[in-house]
Amino acid sequence: MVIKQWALSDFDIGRPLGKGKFGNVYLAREKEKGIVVALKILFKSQLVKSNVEHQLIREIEIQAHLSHPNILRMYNYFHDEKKIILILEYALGGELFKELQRKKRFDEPTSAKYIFQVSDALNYCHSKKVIHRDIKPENILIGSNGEVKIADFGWSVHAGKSRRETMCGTLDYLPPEMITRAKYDEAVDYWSVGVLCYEFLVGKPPFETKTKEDTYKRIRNISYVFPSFVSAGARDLIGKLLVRDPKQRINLVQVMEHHWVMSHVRREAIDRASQSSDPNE
Ligand SMILES: CS(=O)(=O)NCc1cccc(-c2cn3c(Cl)cnc3c(Nc3ccc(N4CCOCC4)cc3)n2)c1
Repeated sequence: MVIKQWALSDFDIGRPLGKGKFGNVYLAREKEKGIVVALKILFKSQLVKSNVEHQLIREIEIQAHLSHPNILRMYNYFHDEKKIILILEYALGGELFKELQRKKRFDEPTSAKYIFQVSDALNYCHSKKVIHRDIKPENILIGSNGEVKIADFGWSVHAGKSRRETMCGTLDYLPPEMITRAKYDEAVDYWSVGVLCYEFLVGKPPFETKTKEDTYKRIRNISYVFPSFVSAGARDLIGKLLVRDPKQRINLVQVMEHHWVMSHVRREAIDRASQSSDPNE
């Protein structure tokens, strides 16, 4: 069978949806079938200048193989001499962080629904040995039924690849401080779900301060406080994720089954999630 070679001429290009550092995202319609998509057009010159082409290749490899209702689909990609174009699912609702800015903060049912969906999507990624590593409102879009769509896998990696292993060359010459640095594992995404839940409920992340140094200090000391309006259930969930020892953090299935999340998430969403996880589990 002939693999279709895509070109920009296959699309009617619409308004720009957003401007990014490496290029822009446009609303577009595929001419033959009239399917509405988002085209992320990246300039090779920009990618090379910022030395991120390997990251883009990893993003393409990873996102092209993921298929989940809460992960933005990448249908295909193509390139010409100057540009790389990603053919992406169009997220009708726009950016989640704009929604958060507009509403200041989300109520508990909305926050719990979003946390359930993000956890379900990340759990699916982890079942494929993919760690996202960059979960934040800026990387989440909203779909046509108000569901969240994790986008932008630019920073994700395949599990088991700690920085050490992704370093080229042998381990023998690494000094002790390089050996002790923690391996990346799925638990980095558990922590991010805790930060995301706090930011949904409060309107700003738990360790936010004026300077980078202070933020690092507060993360290291896990020093954060809850405003009085955050319920006991939400505090319990966040407290079980913002834990220093990665092994002590609850995992994503435990997040989805947490009483605070379950109390707000409707039955059919739970049934769908249990179907979407790996049947061999
Ligand atoms: C670095 S970057 O270029 O990748 N990110 C910058 C950026 C900035 C802003 C948006 C979007 C964006 C991306 N999308 C993708 Cl990918 C699929 N659908 C959308 C998508 N969809 C979308 C849908 C609706 C709206 N509206 C809704 C009505 O109010 C105005 C905004 C905006 C974006 N938006 C992207």
